[in-house]
Amino acid sequence: MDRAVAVIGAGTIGGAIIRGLLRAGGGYRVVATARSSSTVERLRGLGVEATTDNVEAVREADLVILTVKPYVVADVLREVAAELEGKPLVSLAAAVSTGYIASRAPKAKVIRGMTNINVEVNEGFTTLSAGPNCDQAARSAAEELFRRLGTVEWVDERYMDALTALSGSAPAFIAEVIDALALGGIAAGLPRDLAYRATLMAMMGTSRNLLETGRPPHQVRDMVLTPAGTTIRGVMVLQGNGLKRTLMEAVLEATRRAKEMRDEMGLS
Ligand SMILES: NC(=O)C1=CN([C@@H]2O[C@H](COP(=O)(O)OP(=O)(O)OC[C@H]3O[C@@H](n4cnc5c(N)ncnc54)[C@H](O)[C@@H]3O)[C@@H](O)[C@H]2O)C=CC1
Ligand SMILES: O=C(O)[C@@H]1CCC=N1
Repeated sequence: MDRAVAVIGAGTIGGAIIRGLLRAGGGYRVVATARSSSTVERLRGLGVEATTDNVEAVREADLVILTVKPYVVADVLREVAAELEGKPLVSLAAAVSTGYIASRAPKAKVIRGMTNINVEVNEGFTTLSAGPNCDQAARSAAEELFRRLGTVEWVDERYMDALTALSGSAPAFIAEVIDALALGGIAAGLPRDLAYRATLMAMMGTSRNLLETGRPPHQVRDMVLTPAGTTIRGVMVLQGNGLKRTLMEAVLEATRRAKEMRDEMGLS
């Protein structure tokens, strides 16, 4: 029988998870919730059950995924805590710790996760941290679901804020880099579509190359650099304008923001 999964607050990331599960085909009966009836209708359009009733959705579920904004987590947990008894609860909310969730839903088997938008094409990178009251069955249930959506790793929770930046936010950073490279191609006279295609294929091919060969990035860079050639001229501009420092600071700043959000929500 299909496992029933409730996606509570199915907006951008919850919707992407649902689309990824549907693409992966079978195995799950999805019940999604949203606050507005227009979003509920949109979710039904995907072919899943949808409702504004969080309590009912959790009651029917074997596994619950929480995808509301961080500042909504407390309200939702207050509403559904009693129905979570004995159930795996995976919270994907940035900055919210397993300790906090377990204090608000003490009967749930709490897991904190971070994933990214690429779950919608089954290429997500999901990291999971188990809370103190989480057993092996709950871990396996969560891992099995997210494996359908890409790669899964269990990590120490102290890495979660940095992974929120480097997994959750990274598609936005990378999309900006892709956009900039393609615009450079357009500036050099390429037709727009060709510029984006060339950039995307170079991005994907380089990732696959690094993953498959296990080479460090600087080694690939050196393989491409011809003395007095074209690439070194481009690299010179990147270095001169602080590309690496800029990207490093972006990751650090996004990581710092998670702590700031906890302070704002009074969760520190
Ligand atoms: N967008 C992304 O790429 C990622 C987001 N996240 C985390 O996922 C969470 C959601 O982010 P998004 O999907 O971007 O936000 P979103 O705003 O698109 O989705 C949240 C959904 O929750 C619904 N909602 C609000 N209050 C509710 C309630 N009381 N009961 C049920 N549903 C309710 C909203 O109607 C909305 O559809 C955040 O905590 C964020 O940190 C994590 C990884 C990636
Ligand atoms: O921007 C955010 O706060 C969320 C968390 C990771 C991706 N989106």
